[in-house]
Amino acid sequence: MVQPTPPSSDALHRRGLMFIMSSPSGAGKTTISRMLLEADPAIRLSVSATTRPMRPGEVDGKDYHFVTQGRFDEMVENEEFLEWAHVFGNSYGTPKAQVKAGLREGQDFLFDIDWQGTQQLYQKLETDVVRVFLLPPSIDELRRRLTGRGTDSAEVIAARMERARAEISHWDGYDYVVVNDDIDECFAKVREILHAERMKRARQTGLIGFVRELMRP
Ligand SMILES: Nc1ncnc2c1ncn2[C@@H]1O[C@H](COP(=O)(O)OP(=O)(O)OP(=O)(O)O)[C@@H](O)[C@H]1O
Ligand SMILES: Nc1nc2c(ncn2[C@@H]2O[C@H](COP(=O)(O)O)[C@@H](O)[C@H]2O)c(=O)[nH]1
Repeated sequence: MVQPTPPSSDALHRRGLMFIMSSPSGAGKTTISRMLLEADPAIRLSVSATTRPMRPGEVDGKDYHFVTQGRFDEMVENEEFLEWAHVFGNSYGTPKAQVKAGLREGQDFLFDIDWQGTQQLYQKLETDVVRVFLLPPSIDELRRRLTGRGTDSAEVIAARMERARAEISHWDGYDYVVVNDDIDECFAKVREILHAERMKRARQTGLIGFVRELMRP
């Protein structure tokens, strides 16, 4: 009797997922995202377009696609975004092209986006979406992190701190909430979430044939 062969790689047998990380500004989602991208070559960053000025150390096309407001508006007009929002006085959006085709091919994507974008993606692609919200251990520590990052002016930091409580109020729109106190612990938890979500039965559509074979009398 021919034995059914177990699928060798889950990436070949499921649709990609959209792993979203949000938090108040400065809580650490960019840091955790970078760690995840380095540790896990199977997930790719969805590179957003933004009208905000580039920070020192950022690379156009890698961290963001830095565009003018005119170009951004044109992209909105041409329906080139999966979602977009105004955040802290700038425009940010997720270009459709890279993500849609990738998901079909089983590519997982990481999104560093705010709660408005998360809601839009969830409304459009609910079953593909995993929503993770990071909290800072305290408001004082959040301020320390924003200041210590050294990338923003005092005005920008004040504006982001001003919005922090409002951002945190959206925590209940997420599937998972993790406090980013110790960075390594937080990263380990985020990785566990990603691993478990990849294993969900509903995502492993490629297993159906294998299970049918196993159950054949
Ligand atoms: N667990 C942690 N302990 C101490 N410092 C941290 C921790 N996590 C991140 N940081 C530091 O806090 C600062 C802000 O982190 P990061 O830029 O990742 O935040 P963010 O949530 O992506 O902010 P934004 O939304 O503004 O992009 C960085 O200098 C980072 O090195
Ligand atoms: N809705 C979206 N929000 C986004 C996107 N890209 C980033 N962001 C969020 O904006 C703030 C500020 O980011 P920063 O890099 O200027 O500090 C932060 O909350 C990001 O998560 C996007 O494409 N759509």
